[in-house]
Amino acid sequence: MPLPQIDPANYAAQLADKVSRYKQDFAACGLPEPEVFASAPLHYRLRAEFRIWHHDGRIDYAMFDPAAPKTPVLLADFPPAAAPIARAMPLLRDAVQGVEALKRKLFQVEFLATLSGELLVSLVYHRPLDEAWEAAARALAAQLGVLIIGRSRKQKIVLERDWLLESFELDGRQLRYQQFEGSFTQPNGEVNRHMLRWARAQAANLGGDLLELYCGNGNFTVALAPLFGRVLATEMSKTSVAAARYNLEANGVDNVTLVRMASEELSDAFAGGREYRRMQGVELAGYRFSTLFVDPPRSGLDAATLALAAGFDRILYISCNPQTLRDNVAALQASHRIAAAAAFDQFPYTHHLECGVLLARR
Ligand SMILES: C[S@@+](CC[C@H](N)C(=O)[O-])C[C@H]1O[C@@H](n2cnc3c(N)ncnc32)[C@H](O)[C@@H]1O
Repeated sequence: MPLPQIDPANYAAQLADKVSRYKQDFAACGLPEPEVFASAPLHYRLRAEFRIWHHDGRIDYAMFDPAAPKTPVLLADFPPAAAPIARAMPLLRDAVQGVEALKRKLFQVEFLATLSGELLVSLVYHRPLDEAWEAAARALAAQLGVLIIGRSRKQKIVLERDWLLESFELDGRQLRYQQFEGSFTQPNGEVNRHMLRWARAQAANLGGDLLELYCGNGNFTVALAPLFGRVLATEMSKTSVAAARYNLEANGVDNVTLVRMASEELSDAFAGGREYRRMQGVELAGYRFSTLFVDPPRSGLDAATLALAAGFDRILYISCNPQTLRDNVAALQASHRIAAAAAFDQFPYTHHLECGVLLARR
């Protein structure tokens, strides 16, 4: 796919096209009219990563068009980037340009920002990092008011911390989330808030207990937990589980049991498969599950997880891949209908669309 053309004049029409394709793709599945949540047309991305191009004694940010992978597209700025990234980009480039210890063999720069205004910059090198680099990087971090991490082969230098603290208002609560560099976080902060609000609206009257798979850093868990009696949440990544524990506590959520498990393993445990040490103390029979919440990777739900899902009265499904969502919904068609649908434009100017559906037992 070529590099996206960022033109706010085309934004509304492009989103309308995506939504119309979504409706066509799901025509056979009885999709109700989806609620559509647009992105801000500019400055929406909380993550951005660029190659650094060294030429004529200077450096520039660069991206590559897959159609011409050897020709760098040099960027003076990057309009999709959220405000903290957009502000820092030229300042960082110019500061690095003037300091040999920072510039030499700098290969890539990765930005991670929050709606709360924090910014973490990872500088990736093709050489080992030394004390001179560290001293220069500390000065740069202080000058720009950002967090900096240096990375090179088998080396990661964290100057202060390798995580950010996100914070935003949601339905009258001020939520806080630890977000680790290198772990999954939703890329479009405002659209994420729409997803959380929509999920809460769907779950508002479901009651009972909630099972959540693929919970990441607890993004949805923290938002949804107050609507349910008890919550059992699972996630595979160790770092995300650590962040989720922090986030449950930071938000005063105390009705969640969190287990580090792959969805396949959890489905096996539910089906009465082998005993899992990580499930010790979790009495599955004691839960009164009304609802399953899933937000899987692009591959969607595996067969065992689909079989687990079929046993739930309500399935709230957030998906970053309409194709696998459609396959999964089709596989549940005999037992579940789509009761509500939404489209969230996490990725403006691309073909990607994030979708939400609430499935209810027929
Ligand atoms: C799309 S992210 C969603 C995370 C979270 N719900 C959020 O909003 O930030 C998918 C998550 O699934 C996790 N994951 C991927 N494969 C998994 C598996 N087989 N079992 C459990 N978790 C998995 C990833 O580590 C990631 O955190």
